[in-house]
Amino acid sequence: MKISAFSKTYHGVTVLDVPELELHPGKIYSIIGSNGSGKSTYAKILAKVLPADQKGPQLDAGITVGYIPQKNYAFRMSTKANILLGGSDSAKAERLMEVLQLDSLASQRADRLSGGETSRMALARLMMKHFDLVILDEPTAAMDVETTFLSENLIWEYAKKSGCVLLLITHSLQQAKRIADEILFFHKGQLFESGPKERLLFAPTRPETRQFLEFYGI
Ligand SMILES: Nc1ncnc2c1ncn2[C@@H]1O[C@H](COP(=O)(O)OP(=O)(O)OP(=O)(O)O)[C@@H](O)[C@H]1O
Repeated sequence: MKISAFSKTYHGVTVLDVPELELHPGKIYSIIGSNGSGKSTYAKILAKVLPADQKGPQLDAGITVGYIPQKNYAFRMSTKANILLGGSDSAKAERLMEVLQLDSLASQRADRLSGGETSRMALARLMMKHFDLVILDEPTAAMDVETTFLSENLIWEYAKKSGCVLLLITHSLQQAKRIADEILFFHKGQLFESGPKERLLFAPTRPETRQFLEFYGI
């Protein structure tokens, strides 16, 4: 899958300028980088909730895109009803709720869920359907350790079974190490370095990547 190059400028300051990417179905790409490096801007533009400087970005024709923003949302209805907004298969919704330990919360109002529960609900809602490109912006940031692991397993399984391209923005290098295939390092709005996770995490070529990894303690 090809994603064309694009940029984003605010008041004359370019906060993002990323080249064309060629991404492979069934692979998980972790986007890592410091605060303000452009990760969420990249995700929002791909998900079409923010316009780029130029027309586009261009994706292959017919590509479907699923997106969970950093600040996810719950509608004022039950948890199960929220999940069923993603697709009508009730048995599938129940299976996802069970896996994500949401079954006891099925009839609770979703706008009253905790932060981590809301994140799990948003993940289940997205996974009701197949998308060719899935973008998850820090999906486990609000979760505890146990539900983070459950969610990571599910994310991995979704990507591998559905054959989607999955972009996972994360501040956890350990998470990238556990489930990513490839890592994209963003720095000051640019894609500084990318590659298979072992190479990028343990043999980075650019000093900025090395510095970032040392700071985050890989
Ligand atoms: N509406 C806006 N106006 C001006 N600058 C903005 C606007 N939205 C974002 N920016 C700037 O764009 C840059 C990239 O922001 P972005 O949210 O993409 O970073 P990020 O890598 O996702 O950071 P974080 O790790 O904190 O989530 C930041 O410097 C931010 O201040």
